[in-house]
Amino acid sequence: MLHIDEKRLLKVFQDKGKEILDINEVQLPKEKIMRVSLWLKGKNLLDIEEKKREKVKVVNKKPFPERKIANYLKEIGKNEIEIKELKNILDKEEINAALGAIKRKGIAKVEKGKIIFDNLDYYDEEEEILKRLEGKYLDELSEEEKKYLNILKKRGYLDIDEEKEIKLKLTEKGKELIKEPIVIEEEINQLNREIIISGKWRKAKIREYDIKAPTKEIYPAKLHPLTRIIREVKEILLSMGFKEVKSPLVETEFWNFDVLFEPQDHPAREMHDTFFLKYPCKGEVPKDLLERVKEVHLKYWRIFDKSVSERLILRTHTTAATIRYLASLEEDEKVKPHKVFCIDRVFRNEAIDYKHLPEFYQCDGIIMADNVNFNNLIGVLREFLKRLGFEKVRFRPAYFPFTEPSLEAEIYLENKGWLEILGAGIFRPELLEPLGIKKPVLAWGIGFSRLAMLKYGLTDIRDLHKNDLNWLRRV
Ligand SMILES: N[C@@H](Cc1ccccc1)C(=O)O
Repeated sequence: MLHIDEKRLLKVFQDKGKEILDINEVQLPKEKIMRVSLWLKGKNLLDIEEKKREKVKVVNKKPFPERKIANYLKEIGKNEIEIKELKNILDKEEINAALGAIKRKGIAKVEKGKIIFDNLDYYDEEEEILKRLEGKYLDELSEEEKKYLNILKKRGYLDIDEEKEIKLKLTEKGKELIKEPIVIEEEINQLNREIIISGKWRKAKIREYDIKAPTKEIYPAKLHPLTRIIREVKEILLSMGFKEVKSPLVETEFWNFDVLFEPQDHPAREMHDTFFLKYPCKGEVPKDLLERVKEVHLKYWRIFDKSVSERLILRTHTTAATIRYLASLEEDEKVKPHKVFCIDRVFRNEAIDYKHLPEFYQCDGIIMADNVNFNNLIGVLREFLKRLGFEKVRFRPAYFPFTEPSLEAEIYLENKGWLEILGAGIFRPELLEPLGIKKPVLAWGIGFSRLAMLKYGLTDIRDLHKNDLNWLRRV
């Protein structure tokens, strides 16, 4: 069944006896032609071919300044003029253009401050070509015309317009269809009271619905892909019984490193890995805990300086949030089990490239409970990754200053192989001791950007933040 507008369009082909039409040949509003063409394309009766073409447009219709000089001389009956007199007949900027063109084309001699013409009715190819170029398409120009095109563009006589050429082409099926005469009878789109009461509906042709008719795509508002992943991970962890915690973006080295048993001379603490605050550069550190942490550091690392602990930095990992949570527990809470996570931004002083940004998202989680062990950690991570959509997972031993034993989880991706996705382990007793925590604590941290890249098939992490509308509409 064809819609009346589809018939109208097909009839244009029939009446003109053509198989290909430029949309300018169809006497209907462009919007409508495009809509109807899409319908016909959906029915495999028509193909739409779009081509961008560049077209020459003459933007200055005045004669060239060199011609103005010649015309002027003809009028006053002379064949030469002093250059300094030119300002009487030309605009300032025209003078240089005229002199340049006269020399370039050899129209007249320029000598001793004078312009001398042999022939005031000189022939100028440039002028002839300018007349010819108007409205021509760039891809139809001859080599010579192209050469003049650039000159004339520079002289400000021409511009290039982009034009969209849309051709409608009947398919084989379409050609077959227009062999039969197309009869256009008025259809009723909508029944109304008058049509029903008068009984017109008995004879009228009522338009059928075509629920498969292609329509313009619409792009409803939606959340940014990164926000969606963050929410998805939150949902998963909440459903696994974890509670969300937060901690400051601006953090002391104490919470970011010391409490996590990272020695104060650890290379990760240096400027090239960590962002330091200039003002204020120092933060507050809890006295009692500092003393206990210091004791452990001196015992194992033989180095500890309070002024290092107090330095303010931008948090480099969200492990600072989970450790802060553990430290905040009151005595009566320490005997209970705890499962918390933190998803938030972290910062590292990295050069920006396809897989590094100085600011990115991490998610850390901990489980504190009696008798939990390395196997439980692997089990929980396996479940977490499975809920994220990664079925094939393997674990390898790893090293982190704050966990022992430690592991790295890798996921398997078709065509990519094994990819490292998270780090985990059991918090060291040296770290738990100053916090007064006696139960084992399983901990893990996962980078989000990596996850988002995998999920959305990106090869460059920067694409996640480019806000390219075409991409955002599709994902
Ligand atoms: N914080 C570590 C990840 C990690 C968290 C918790 C335990 C072990 C490792 C990182 O940023 O790489």
